[in-house]
Amino acid sequence: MAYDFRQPYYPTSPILEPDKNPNSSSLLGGSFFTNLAQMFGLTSLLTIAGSGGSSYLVDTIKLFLLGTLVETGRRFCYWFIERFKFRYSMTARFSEGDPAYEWIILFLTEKNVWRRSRDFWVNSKTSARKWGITPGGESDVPVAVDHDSEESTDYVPIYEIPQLFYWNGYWLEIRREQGSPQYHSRTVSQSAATLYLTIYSLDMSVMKALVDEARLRYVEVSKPNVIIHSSDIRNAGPSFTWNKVKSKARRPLSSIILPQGELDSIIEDAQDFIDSEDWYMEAGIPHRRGYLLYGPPGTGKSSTIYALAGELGLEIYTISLSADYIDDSTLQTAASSMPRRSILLIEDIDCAFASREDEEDILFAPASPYVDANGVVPRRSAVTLSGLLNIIDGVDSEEGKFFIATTNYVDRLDAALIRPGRIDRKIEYRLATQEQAHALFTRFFPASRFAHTTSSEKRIDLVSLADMFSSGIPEDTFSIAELQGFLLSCKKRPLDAATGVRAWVVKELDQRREREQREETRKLKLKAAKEKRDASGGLGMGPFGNGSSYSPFGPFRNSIAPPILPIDGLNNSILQAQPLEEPAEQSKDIVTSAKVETQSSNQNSNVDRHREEVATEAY
Ligand SMILES: Nc1ncnc2c1ncn2[C@@H]1O[C@H](COP(=O)(O)OP(=O)(O)OP(=O)(O)O)[C@@H](O)[C@H]1O
Repeated sequence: MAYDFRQPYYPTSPILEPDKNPNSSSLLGGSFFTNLAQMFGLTSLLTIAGSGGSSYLVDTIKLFLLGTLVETGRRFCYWFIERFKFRYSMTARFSEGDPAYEWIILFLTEKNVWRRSRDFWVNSKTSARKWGITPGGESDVPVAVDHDSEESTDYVPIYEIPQLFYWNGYWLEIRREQGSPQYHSRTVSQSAATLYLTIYSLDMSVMKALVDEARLRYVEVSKPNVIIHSSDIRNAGPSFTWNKVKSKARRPLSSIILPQGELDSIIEDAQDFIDSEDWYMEAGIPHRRGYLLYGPPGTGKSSTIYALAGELGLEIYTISLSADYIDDSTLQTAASSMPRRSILLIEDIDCAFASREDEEDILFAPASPYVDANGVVPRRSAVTLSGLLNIIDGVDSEEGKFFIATTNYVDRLDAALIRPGRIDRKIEYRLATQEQAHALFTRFFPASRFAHTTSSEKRIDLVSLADMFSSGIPEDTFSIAELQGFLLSCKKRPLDAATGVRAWVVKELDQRREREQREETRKLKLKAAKEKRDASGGLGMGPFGNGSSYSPFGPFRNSIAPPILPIDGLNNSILQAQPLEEPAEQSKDIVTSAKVETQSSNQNSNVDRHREEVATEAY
């Protein structure tokens, strides 16, 4: 049937069907709306609309009244609840990154607050601390799933959904707000999330009791672990927070192998510092202590710090100065947002400041993108020395903290950085002695596990094997980490470890010598390139002597001074653009002379001599 568009359309719905009689009992008619209209003083309007025969207008007014009524009711309820909350409740806020936030999350998790949650993040289990639930376990009972569980997956509820729960006779409501993104010049970060805990009571002691209970529980749960706080780029910027929390199994002190008495003395010193807060106050000396652990890689610096933290129940706050989002102000915010009785750990502190060698490496490596338009090597870190000194001095921070730094290159550190008062104790770590090698072997092959069985079913004397092992290790040549690597390759075969160690030493020394030779050659090449550049008068005008920044073709195309020699690692595009016959020849000469020089170098003579001794003994 064709529809006549000239006729008005009347829908058949009872709600929208025109109702000519405002007093009728249809849904939009009747005395209810009349009364409502009277209430809002709209009776005359309704009458005019009705008498004018415009039923649409009448219905519109009725809908308006209904909507107004519903919205007013909603607002009133909201207002009433807010007033009620305001008068009869109190709200505590916990900001992510603050230790109290961790306490409360653990507390809520253990109280099964999120047991009805049906929204989860599912992650594979890592050492990062997450408070999740175990699905299918005792009726979805939430547990701290960061350790002790054989599960390999974390089910972490979405905390954003508000929850109501009952605790010690009080109703509580929990709500969490995710941080908002913040845009900085180079990065986008996220401000810290906030947790709102509302208690329907006006008694402040209830809130205090809850927070205390949460803190004590957290301390108890954390005991077998060392808690390590760090930050990732999300939270860089002005609202820096320690948003990443990891827990590591506490390392027993006995597992750290240092020369006799060294570890005990560090622990005693730290314990004494903690115990003598009053003394520091009375003497007017800032209550903080700085340690610098320095020495070759793999000698136990970090292990000592984790063992110390575990022993004294301190949490570690670690920061990397070479992270590009860390500058003086973030460092200061970070340091001042650490709680008392904690450790601020800066590993590889030398990395913040480029060494002279590094600068040369960067400057003369032809394809280096690390040089700015003026030929200057940019700083490695946005942290300045004075910024770092301020942090160590604790200008803006609370006291009662440890500052611990590690480095492999103590010579690169500025004297101001390690002066007494900033660094109270410098602890040197050396390559392994035979005594340490002996202790390591004994730790690897404890008598309780290995004394009675061997593959050949003979009783083995572990002490003799440890003697044999340690006597095969040259003093001050290998780190404990290297020895550990070797022992791991025969972790169930003490006999093989003791008899095979000499051959391993020979092989390792050979490989080391080769590496050293390669490094020596590289340095000689760089040196030659530098001399060549200096001779060409390019000094101070950038790496290519023309004052331009690096570009694959630019320096060659426009150069006033001759370009530097092509050397290993030179960008292929440069070589193709400008094949340079003569310098390439010179470069070969440099390599040859470097080899000759390296072979006769005094540096390697000790290693050579030892290698020969060991080889003779071994075979
Ligand atoms: N003195 C030591 N006692 C026990 N284990 C050690 C010791 N030194 C090194 N190790 C072992 O070697 C590995 C690396 O050690 P660690 O990270 O503590 O060395 P590091 O000196 O901090 O090295 P880096 O300077 O490279 O950070 C660890 O697995 C640790 O168990």
